[in-house]
Amino acid sequence: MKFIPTTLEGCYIIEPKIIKDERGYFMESFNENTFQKGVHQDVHFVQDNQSFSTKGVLRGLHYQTGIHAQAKLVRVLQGEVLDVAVDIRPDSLTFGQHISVVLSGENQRQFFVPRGFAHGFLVLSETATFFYKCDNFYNKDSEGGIMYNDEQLNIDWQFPATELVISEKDHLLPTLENAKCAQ
Ligand SMILES: Cc1cn([C@H]2C[C@H](O)[C@@H](COP(=O)(O)OP(=O)(O)O[C@H]3O[C@@H](C)C(=O)[C@@H](O)[C@H]3O)O2)c(=O)[nH]c1=O
Repeated sequence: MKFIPTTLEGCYIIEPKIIKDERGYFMESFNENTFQKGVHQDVHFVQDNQSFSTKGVLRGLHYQTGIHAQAKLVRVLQGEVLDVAVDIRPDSLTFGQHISVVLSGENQRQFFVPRGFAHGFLVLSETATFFYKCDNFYNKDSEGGIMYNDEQLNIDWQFPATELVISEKDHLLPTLENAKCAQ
């Protein structure tokens, strides 16, 4: 398993070791020992989530606040997405900066998004099944978010804005400036 550091401290792109033979392939999709050594953090996952979406669906940008903050290890089981993490750690030198990475069932890449980041993704393929591990439980009352097209973030979603499918809840998200994390 290869852990590739990114420009945002604590965020890693992970490439699992795929062992192929005449039957197909085998890989360790998660191994706590390897993972903790790879990201240099003591992370314990407690919840797995899975969602299915069609082309143009954009979920995000989401985070949970305070003691309910979540680190996420995300990947795509089928299809292709553009996955985005935004640094919202108030004291971070890279506050407001983001990373985009294409994750697909084909490239088998994973993305580790630590606590203190907002996270979202956009489906580039006809459909996509998205899977992620979280190191803290879902807590509805601590949900926070930032509008995907916030000018300050300036994220290139690489998709026509008119074809995006976004939940009612996500349409009401604040700008980074007005988000809870920036206060
Ligand atoms: C996230 C979540 C949602 N739910 C419920 C609430 C709601 O009824 C339904 C759908 O919730 P949402 O619209 O928030 O789902 P979704 O927009 O897919 O939310 C997710 O987006 C991505 C980008 C993330 O990073 C995740 O952490 C999560 O926030 O599922 C849970 O029961 N447990 C959970 O952990």
